Amino acid sequence: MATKTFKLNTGADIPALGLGTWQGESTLVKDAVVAALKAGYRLIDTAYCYGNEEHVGAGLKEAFDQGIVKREDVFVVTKLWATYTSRAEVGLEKSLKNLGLEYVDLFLVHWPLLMNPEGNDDRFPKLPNGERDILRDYSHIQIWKNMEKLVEGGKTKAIGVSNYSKRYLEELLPHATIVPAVNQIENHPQLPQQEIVDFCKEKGIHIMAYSPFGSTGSPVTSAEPVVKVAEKHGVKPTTVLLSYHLYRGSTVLPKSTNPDRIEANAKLIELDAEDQKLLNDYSEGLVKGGKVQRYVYPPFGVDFGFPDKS
Ligand SMILES: NC(=O)C1=CN([C@@H]2O[C@H](COP(=O)(O)OP(=O)(O)OC[C@H]3O[C@@H](n4cnc5c(N)ncnc54)[C@H](OP(=O)(O)O)[C@@H]3O)[C@@H](O)[C@H]2O)C=CC1
Ligand SMILES: O=C[C@H](O)[C@@H](O)[C@@H](O)[C@H](O)C(=O)O
Repeated sequence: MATKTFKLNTGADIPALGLGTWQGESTLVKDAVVAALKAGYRLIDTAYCYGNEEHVGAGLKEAFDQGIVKREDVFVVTKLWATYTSRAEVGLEKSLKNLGLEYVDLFLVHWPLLMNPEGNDDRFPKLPNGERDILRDYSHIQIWKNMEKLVEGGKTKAIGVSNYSKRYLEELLPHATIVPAVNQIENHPQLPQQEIVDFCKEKGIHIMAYSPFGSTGSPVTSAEPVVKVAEKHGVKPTTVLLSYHLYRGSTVLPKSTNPDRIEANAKLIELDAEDQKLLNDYSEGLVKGGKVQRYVYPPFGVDFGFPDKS
């Protein structure tokens, strides 16, 4: 299953499974990249903001040098950080330099906003009152226009977005010359985000599901219906949470720096109609009860248009 792929609107194939690297540090993340590629992963997800692109790049280099994979066989994703959204070309160059690569396969707008490029920090500029230093008049449509200019240069094979709500996409698409190839969003049975998933499917935008376990501490693994489906199949809840995205047609990004978990996370299973119903009913119940759980919502103080957060 680790080798399964989906088609992007660019015509390229994107793997169904990728290694997440947020909060993965130095040699741990380098070794994780090598372990993942050995275990059959063919997609690695990183970001300028994670501060680990150099280590991801070192892991890729080691895998290339050891003959585990060739560059063209790995789908590398990185993201334009918010202090660079008015300077997309600079952001991409910096990421490529960090990664030690000539190109990435996909470059995403990490969050749809601009933080002050001349603020008091490269990644997290703050105002004197401690709030993030955001230039609120800069339009997310302009950010996308800046991204579109990158494609001709060939240093990214595709461009996409992350953390875009349906409302943001509806605002963006009438102005887009290039339809985003991907929207990377938090997605798991406790945050189904069905309105975005359905909208993206209709528009040919592929979903990449982040924080499939609910991020740090993997809280979604203890959700009762997830445990029930896992017991039925004699697998771990993590396997169910990853396999959930196969039938939804999305790419999923589990993060681990533990070699055993990296290997275990590569084994997805097919969930049957009964499993799907149980998980979908659980999600619908949470939505109806206003009890969905969003685990990743940084303190930008911006309304991104998500129904559970506006
Ligand atoms: N675009 C965006 O804004 C965002 C993108 N992402 C991307 O998605 C990736 C995944 O999301 P993330 O938030 O990291 O969290 P995940 O939902 O992937 O959960 C990671 C946690 O689960 C643990 N874990 C991993 N595998 C197992 C296992 N088999 N059994 C038990 N525990 C396990 C990890 O610990 P350990 O490492 O010790 O195994 C870690 O604590 C990120 O790393 C990043 O690449 C994530 C958030 C936001
Ligand atoms: O990709 C992961 C997340 O989006 C992460 O990049 C943000 O949460 C960031 O740490 C922030 O505080 O804004």
